[in-house]
Amino acid sequence: MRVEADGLTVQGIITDITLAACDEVVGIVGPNGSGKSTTLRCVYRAMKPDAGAVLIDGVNVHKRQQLARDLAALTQESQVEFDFTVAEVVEMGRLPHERDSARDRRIVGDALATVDLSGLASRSFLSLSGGERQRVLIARAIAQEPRVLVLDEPTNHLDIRHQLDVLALARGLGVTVLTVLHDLNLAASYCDRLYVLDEGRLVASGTPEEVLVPELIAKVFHVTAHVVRHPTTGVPQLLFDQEVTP
Ligand SMILES: Nc1ncnc2c1ncn2[C@@H]1O[C@H](COP(=O)(O)OP(=O)(O)OP(=O)(O)O)[C@@H](O)[C@H]1O
Repeated sequence: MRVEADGLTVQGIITDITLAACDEVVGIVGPNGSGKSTTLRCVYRAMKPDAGAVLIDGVNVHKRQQLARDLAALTQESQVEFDFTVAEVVEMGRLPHERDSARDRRIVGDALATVDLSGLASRSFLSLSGGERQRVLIARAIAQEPRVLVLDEPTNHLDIRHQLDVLALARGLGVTVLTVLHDLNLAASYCDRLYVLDEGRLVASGTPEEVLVPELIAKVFHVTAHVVRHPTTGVPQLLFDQEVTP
């Protein structure tokens, strides 16, 4: 499923952001406050841009009836306020679909197994650790069986193994994934293409190899980076110097 943002502008926050993703993993990277979450909010319809539009398979998201079923979002605001069990939270992912108890139960069970939390199905969500909560919310998004998955810093709170698991899982779904990531090395390892935002504007896009070069890292993040190859996968990885570039 194709997602396109065409000239998104939110007054004073983002200006003329154009990007596209289709059945691939696309990362949005950039410094704090550069407009990444705002861009995603426009995509998952939490915010209406002042100019520009988001199209899903060519249809404006604000006119698309099926969006609740087709698009799942794990956002900075994804919270569960009430004391549901873990299984109940994941089951919420099934709400946009026609209900089928046996099938829904199987999908919820599978989603929990995928994030390595089968043992916690009947625990109270609010009693979980930050990383466990994050994995439950990822399971809820998977249980929705979306065609577009929007993730805002999905590795937040996760230990390194679960960071790798979650991104491999997102890739393995074979759907369109649009994800904000802070860790540039994870972005290089798991994204097919990257868009770089700085001060609300798109400043670069391309494959990780094209984008993650020392000149751009210095200009956008104000740090000195060295590019090395991962010894087994060959993907570019960055090593950083401690001193900050002016
Ligand atoms: N509703 C709003 N009203 C006013 N300013 C806002 C609003 N939402 C975001 N901003 C500001 O817009 C800028 C971009 O915010 P955004 O959350 O999109 O950045 P981000 O790149 O996701 O940042 P981070 O990496 O810190 O999560 C920030 O300076 C933020 O304070």
